[in-house]
Amino acid sequence: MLNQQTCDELVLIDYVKEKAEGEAMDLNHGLAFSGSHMKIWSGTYADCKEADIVTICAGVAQKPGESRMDLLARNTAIFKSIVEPVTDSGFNGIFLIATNPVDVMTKVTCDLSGFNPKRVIGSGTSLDTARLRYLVGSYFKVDPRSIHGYVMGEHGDSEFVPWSQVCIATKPVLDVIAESNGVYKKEELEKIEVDVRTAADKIIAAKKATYYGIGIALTRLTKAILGDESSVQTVSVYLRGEYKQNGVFAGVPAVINASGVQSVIRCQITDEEQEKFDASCKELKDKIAEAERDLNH
Ligand SMILES: NC(=O)C1=CN([C@@H]2O[C@H](COP(=O)(O)OP(=O)(O)OC[C@H]3O[C@@H](n4cnc5c(N)ncnc54)[C@H](O)[C@@H]3O)[C@@H](O)[C@H]2O)C=CC1
Ligand SMILES: CC(=O)C(=O)O
Repeated sequence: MLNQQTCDELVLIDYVKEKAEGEAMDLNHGLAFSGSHMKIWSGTYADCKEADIVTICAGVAQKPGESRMDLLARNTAIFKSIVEPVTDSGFNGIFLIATNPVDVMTKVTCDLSGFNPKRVIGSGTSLDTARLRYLVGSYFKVDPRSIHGYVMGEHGDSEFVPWSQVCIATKPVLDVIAESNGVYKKEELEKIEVDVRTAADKIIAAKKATYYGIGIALTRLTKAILGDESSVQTVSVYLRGEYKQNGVFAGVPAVINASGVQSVIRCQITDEEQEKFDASCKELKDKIAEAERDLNH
C-alpha cells in the first residue's frame, strides 16, 4: 500500500499493541523513499469510525499440514472480538476480509456486523487468480497481465479453474492448445491447476507464511474501492442466484467500486465447471453452518 500510494491514512490495530506500534514505526521509516504521502499509526477500534475500508487479516494462520478450514473455530472466536467494536465505532465503510478460511470469515463478518453483503468483500480467489495468470503466462511465455481467467469457488482445497474462460488476450487457451500441433498440452493445464491450489502449502512449508502475494492483492482491491474503479476482481461475494447459488460467499469475478460489490459477472461456464462450483459452494455452506453454531454459543 505504501509503495503504491494507495491511501492517505493507514491505521494498524492488533491485540498485541506493541506489534502494531513496531510495524507503524518500521513502515514510517520507509516513507522518505516511497513517493507516498501517508499518515501511518497504530490505533484502536475507535479509529475505524471515519475509515473508508476496514481490512481484517487478524487471526491464526495455517501451520504446515493444516488446511485453511482447520482455522475456522479459532478465527470465528477472534472475529467476535473484532467486528463488534469496529461497528460500534460508527464505521460505515467497506469490510475487506483476508483471514482464513476467508469465504466463511467473510460470511461471519457479514452476520456479526449486520452490514449489507454488498459492503462485505472477501479476498476470495484474487490471489489464486494471480497465481493462475502467472503460471499460465509462464507456460505460454506471455505477460501475466495479458492472461485473462479466474479461479472460482472456495479460496481453498475445493477451488477450481474454469478453463473454458481462460484466454490469452481474447483467444481461449483451449483453442491455442488445439491449434498448437502438440506444442502445448492440456495435461500441463491440469498441473498448473494443482500448482495454484497447493501454492500456499508450498510457501508455508518453505517460509512459514505467505505475505507478499496477499499484500499486493489487498492493495489492488483497496485501490479498486477507493478509486471507485468498477474493476473486475475475483473476490468472495454474497451470491443471490448467480451461478445457481444462494446465501453463500464464494470467489467469482465481480465488479468492485466505492460502494462495494456492484455486480457479479456471469460467465458462460460449462456444465462440468458448474458441478465443480456447486461442490465448492456445498463445502462452504457446510462450514458456514458450523461457524453459525459457534457464533450462537
Ligand atoms: N486470504 C488469503 O489469501 C490469505 C490469508 N491469510 C490469512 O491471514 C491470517 C493471518 O495470517 P498471518 O498474517 O500470516 O498471521 P500472523 O500471525 O503473522 O498475524 C496475525 C496477527 O493477528 C493478530 N491477532 C490475533 N488475534 C487477534 C485478535 N483477537 N485481535 C486483534 N489481532 C489479533 C496477531 O497478534 C498477529 O499480529 C491467517 O488466517 C491466514 O491464513 C494469509 C495469507 C493469504
Ligand atoms: C495463506 C493463503 O491463504 C494463501 O497464501 O493462499
